[in-house]
Amino acid sequence: MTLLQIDGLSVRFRLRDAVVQAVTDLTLSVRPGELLAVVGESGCGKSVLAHALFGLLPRNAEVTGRALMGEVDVLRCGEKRLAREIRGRRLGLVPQSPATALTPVRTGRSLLAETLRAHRRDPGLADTVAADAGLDAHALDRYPFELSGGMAQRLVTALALASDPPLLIADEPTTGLDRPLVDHTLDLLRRRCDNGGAVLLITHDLAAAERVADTVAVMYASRIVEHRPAPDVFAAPAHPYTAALLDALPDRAFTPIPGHPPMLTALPPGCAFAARCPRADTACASRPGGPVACHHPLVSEAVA
Ligand SMILES: Nc1ncnc2c1ncn2[C@@H]1O[C@H](COP(=O)(O)OP(=O)(O)OP(=O)(O)O)[C@@H](O)[C@H]1O
Ligand code: NI
Repeated sequence: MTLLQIDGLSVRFRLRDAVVQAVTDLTLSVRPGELLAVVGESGCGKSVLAHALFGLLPRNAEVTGRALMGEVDVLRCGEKRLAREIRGRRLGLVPQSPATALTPVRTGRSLLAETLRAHRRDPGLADTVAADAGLDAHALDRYPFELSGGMAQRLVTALALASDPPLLIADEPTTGLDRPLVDHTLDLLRRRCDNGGAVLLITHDLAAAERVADTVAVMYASRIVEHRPAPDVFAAPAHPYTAALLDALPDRAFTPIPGHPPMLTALPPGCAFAARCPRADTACASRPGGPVACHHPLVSEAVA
């Protein structure tokens, strides 16, 4: 059984003189109990994926593919059905930018109580839900502009938890938090999965993914290049890009990846990482498929 089955999802933004290919042919599923981490450098398409699933893309976006939650294709079901059946009820979102997600004239308590009520939960649970997200009750009586970045982050996490959705997308939920609060948030997400929920965690923070994820999908230049169980990815990365990302960590080799990702307006036809890859050769001019999208993976059995 899957809670979410995404097949061949692509998102492009049509600009006046170019097309931004933000997500390309992405296939993923999330099972109950699973914590799936989507990792990759800034600009690779992680938030666009979240926004596509939540129906938050701007008008110039073109979406193809399917994303089924049960019988409902959340990419096609329309705003009314998203609002009535999906958002908050079956799918929650911790947005990446709390500042733009919070209504400036409402206190956290009022926002939380309203969300709890809308989902037929006791509005008196506001303090408890906030505490779960690591936010002190006294912060709930402040307006968003009176909150620090980290407090606002915890408030949007609490708001997403308030409706208690079976699947939660958390887009960089630990931004601006100190290490103990990072761990608190990660452990909270892990517990949701251990209790039968599911989480799609979008993060730059590979150590965060290693701490809590069951499975990892590595994105590069709009595509998933490696999708495997988390322990395998961290112990023996198969795609050279994944290996390079891990080598860039301070507690590993601390070696930056040379060069830059390609522009999403001018993606090459073959492997998009080839220009930065030490293993690239002429074969890489064509695009490889499979759970490890590489002609020369570091772990060959992963390709089977
Ligand atoms: N409305 C839009 N119009 C044009 N391009 C867009 C639009 N929204 C996003 N993009 C582009 O899509 C690409 C993917 O953006 P996205 O926000 O998904 O990156 P990300 O992986 O979440 O990065 P970060 O880790 O910095 O949050 C970027 O190149 C971005 O500039
Ligand atoms: Ni993002």
